This record gives sequence, structure tokens and C-alpha cells, in this order.
Amino acid sequence: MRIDIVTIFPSFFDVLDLSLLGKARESGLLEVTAHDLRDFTHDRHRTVDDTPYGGGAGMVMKPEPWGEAVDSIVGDGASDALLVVPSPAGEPFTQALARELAAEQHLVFACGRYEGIDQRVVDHYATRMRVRLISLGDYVLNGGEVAVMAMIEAAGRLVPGVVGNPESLIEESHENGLLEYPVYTKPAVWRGLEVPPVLLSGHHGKVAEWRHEQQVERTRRVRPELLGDEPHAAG
Ligand SMILES: N#Cc1ccccc1Cn1ccc2ccc(-c3cc(N)[nH]n3)cc21
Repeated sequence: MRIDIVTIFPSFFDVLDLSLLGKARESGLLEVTAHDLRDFTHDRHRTVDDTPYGGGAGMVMKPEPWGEAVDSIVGDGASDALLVVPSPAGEPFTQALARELAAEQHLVFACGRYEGIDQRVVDHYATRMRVRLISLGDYVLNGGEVAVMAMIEAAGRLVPGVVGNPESLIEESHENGLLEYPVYTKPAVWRGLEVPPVLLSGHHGKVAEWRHEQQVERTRRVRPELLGDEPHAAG
């Protein structure tokens, strides 16, 4: 299995040289590469973030560096790789999902920071490859790196040959809260994708209403049981 990680903290993943996964890398069972997102910026300050359209606290990760970084890994067309984006708005990471990741040939992990990555990055790559937003649990981390480390560990250990004794593999799961709304920053149009007009309106009430609607729509779509709707069948 090939694993690529895009992050502003590449050295965070040096720890993967240790322990079980370190041996799996040496044996060639796992090929893991961390890429610095700032290497795909072109300004003196290596800027990766900007203010959010629609206002609100914090900063949002700009789409352009992400486009260049992911393209450098998967090329500029369709790809069989799976793009995994850790997010509080993602589907729950479970043992079953770890098994699905373990069966992939090529995983690309996008580690966001700040208030998240401009929504259009996900929207763009969804036209070229499979994209999955995955939540480690219903709490908010400062970025994606911890979640990616957990996913790599959970999935990596399921790759045949990585864990000496397969009997030692175990099951687990978690739970709830409204999911995040999509975020956007400059430019207003990126690769033909526009920011939702309400976020450019300057009407804070409408922005707040739209964001809540997005949260409900996402939660109903991804975690219906959190709204008291019928939960999905187990499995
Ligand atoms: N997004 C967002 C966000 C929204 C509001 C406040 C803070 C953040 C921080 N953040 C930025 C990137 C990023 C990636 C994954 C998580 C994450 C995953 C789980 N399961 N919890 N938190 C958080 C992340």
C-alpha cells in the first residue's frame, strides 16, 4: 500500500518510522511519504490560509496550494487513489472503515488546519477520484494530523503481514453532534467553482441561516441518527 500525506507539519509523521509500521515500511509492505503543503505556495511568506468568506472567527486554508499539492501526487486527471480528508463533518471512522482503507492500493491524506480547507478542494477532486471526509470522533481537533496518524495506524495494522499475529486485531466504535458547514475563502472562483453567493452578501443573518441549513443538510446526509432520523443499517 502507498500512503501520501499532505500537511503543514510533515515532521509530525516521522514517528511512523518507529514500531510496527516502521518495520512494515522497511519490508515494503507500506510506502509512506509526507509532503509539505507550503512547498506548493509561491509567495515569500508561503501563505496557506486566508480570511473566511461570510465572516467568522479564524482562517481557512486556500484552495490553490492544495490543488498543486494533490496534483503533484495523483497527476492532473482521473485517479484510482482514495483522497481521505479528516474533518469533524466526516463519516465516523470505525473498524469497518479501517478495513476498507486497508484494502486500498493508494491513500492520499489531506491534513487541514485552521478552520478547515476551502470546500472547493473536496468538490474539485470528487470529479476526478473518490473522496471521503472522515471523522475520528465527535470532538474537534486542531487539525487533521492526529486523525491521519490514527487512521494510518488503524488501517496499516490490518494490511496482511504487518501485524505478526492476526488474532490480535480487535473491533471498536464511537458517537454524536451537528456536523460542520462547508467553508470558503478567496478567490471567489477557483477552477470554475464559485463561493455560495450568500457568503458574499454581507448579510450576517442570512449567512448564519445558510450555515445552519448546511449543517442540518450534512448531518441528515452523513449522520441521520444524530437528528433522531432512522439510523443506517449496521454494517
Ligand atoms: N475542520 C475544522 C475545524 C472546524 C472548527 C474548528 C476547528 C477546526 C480544526 N480543524 C482543521 C482541520 C481539521 C481536520 C480534522 C479535524 C477533526 C477531526 C475530528 N474528528 N475532530 N477534529 C479538525 C480540523
